[in-house]
Amino acid sequence: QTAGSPYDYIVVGAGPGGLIAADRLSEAGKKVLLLERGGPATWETGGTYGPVWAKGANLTKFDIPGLFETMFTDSNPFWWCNDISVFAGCLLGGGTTVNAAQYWIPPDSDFATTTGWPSSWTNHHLYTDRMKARLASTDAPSTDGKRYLEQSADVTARLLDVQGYRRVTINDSPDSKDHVYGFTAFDLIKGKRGGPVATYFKTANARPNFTYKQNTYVLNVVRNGAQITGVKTNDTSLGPDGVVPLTPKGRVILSAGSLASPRILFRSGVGPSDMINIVKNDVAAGPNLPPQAQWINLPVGYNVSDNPSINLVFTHPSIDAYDNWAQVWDNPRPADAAQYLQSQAGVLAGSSQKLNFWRAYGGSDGKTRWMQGTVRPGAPSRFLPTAPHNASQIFTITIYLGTGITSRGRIGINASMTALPLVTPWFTDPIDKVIMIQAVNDIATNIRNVPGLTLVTPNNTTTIADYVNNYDNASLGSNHWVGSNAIGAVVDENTKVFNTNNLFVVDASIIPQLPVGNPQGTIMSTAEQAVAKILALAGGP
Ligand SMILES: Cc1cc2nc3c(=O)[nH]c(=O)nc-3n(C[C@H](O)[C@H](O)[C@H](O)COP(=O)(O)OP(=O)(O)OC[C@H]3O[C@@H](n4cnc5c(N)ncnc54)[C@H](O)[C@@H]3O)c2cc1C
Repeated sequence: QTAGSPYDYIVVGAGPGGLIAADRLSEAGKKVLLLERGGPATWETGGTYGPVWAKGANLTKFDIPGLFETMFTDSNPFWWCNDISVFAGCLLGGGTTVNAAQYWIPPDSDFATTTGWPSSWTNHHLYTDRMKARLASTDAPSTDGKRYLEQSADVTARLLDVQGYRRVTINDSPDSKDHVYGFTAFDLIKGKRGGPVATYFKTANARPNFTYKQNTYVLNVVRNGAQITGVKTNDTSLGPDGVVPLTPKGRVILSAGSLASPRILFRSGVGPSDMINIVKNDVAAGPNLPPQAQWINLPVGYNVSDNPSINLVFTHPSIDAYDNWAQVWDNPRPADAAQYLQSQAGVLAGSSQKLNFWRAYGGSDGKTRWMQGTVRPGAPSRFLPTAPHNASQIFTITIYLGTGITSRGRIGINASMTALPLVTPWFTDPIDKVIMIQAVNDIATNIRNVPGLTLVTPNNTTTIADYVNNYDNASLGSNHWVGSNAIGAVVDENTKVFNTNNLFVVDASIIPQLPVGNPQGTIMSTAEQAVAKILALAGGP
């Protein structure tokens, strides 16, 4: 590939949205360039960063699911984006390389007009089926088919049984999301991280018409009014001034995620003028802006949501808190490490989550909101009780609110070009908070029906309402940002940015409202559908 040679499609960002777009476009024979600012992660992709105990086993931190909790405790966390104020993965795979791998097949409500989708998107099954065919889910990730460390799932199931919940295999009935619980499902493969890197990236990378460039930062798209002519990168080996051109009918797809895709748009003169003016005042970025007469005013960054979430910490005599996952990097339990190294089986073949449950709540505004619960042994250290407690018997239930919430925030940039929430999106509507308090109360209400179960955070002198009302805002988020380039507001139903000829967005940012569960399954189905619409849209290469 010679410097400055043009591409049919330039895809920016190798998260789930970008990987699926790049794979399907290259499958269709297009000449595709995928640009990723970060480096490799799993062993198969050239990553090497792993724990000492796994040395020589061709396994990295990103391969071993049981190391998920160490993403937050490592002294050298090079995988987080250093210019985004919230957690975001900046390496091959994006969030799917550092996340807990919880994977939900989307229900119809995730693509309903009631959740903000155009009617042309509601028949998602074809695309969801394509995703499932490439990436199956499993709720028993250990290669021996057994489940490990399931005590917290058992105790919580007993609590939910007395509240009228029923047990299901969650991904066998995606539309059942009221009073159901089941084992956590993952996109892990053979006891290792799977996701879109192990599947879509692998097939794309084998094609001669596909080029992957990592450690390449995209600054902005280059455009002449509505026509995009290329992308500007920090790598001058890719073309003059680091600009990679498009073929005459070529297209750019932004897949940099809910915080970074808006930033690329601002830097390209697309968005609200307050954000573009910040770019204009930046010594490095300002000169790359198109003239003000060509700025495109769109509500980029508005309408953002993320699940508000509340942690409840319990103890029960049956629980193995697994040392709160604090030993798995340096000093794992020897039998568990040996079992994992031998056959990718055992505790370390799964991430920390063990059980999930859902319930629907009606609000005083006539709207329905869905609550999700997620259960795991151990607890985030900042939620450990100060009062004496049995630390080896601790587990956490996280209560999230998802589909149906009405709170919204705003994403933008500051003067140092860091992407950040300008308005945090949790509980801006008080009705969401009322429902959260009700949901948490419901979980806590009959803990006495489960002998030995004790709620330790909040403690017994704090009411649930006070606990939720006084919850630290910085802890309320869930890293599930959607909506900053919402379909219908920033992009049209083909995911093309309004008032442009050939600029598209395919990532979490176009999803108009929170899905019912952790979002990566919905994001991947969205990407499958988006790329099919882009390929079908006239005028392209
Ligand atoms: C800690 C954590 C845990 C999570 N757990 C789960 C879970 O268990 N289940 C679930 O469903 N979801 C989970 N999520 C959310 C999920 O991972 C994200 O919603 C998803 O990855 C978003 O996909 P995306 O394609 O929109 O963007 P991203 O995954 O963010 O990918 C964007 C990519 O673009 C690259 N990029 C950004 N800017 C540029 C630029 N200027 N130039 C070049 N490249 C660029 C980034 O490096 C990145 O690779 C979690 C997220 C986090 C952070």
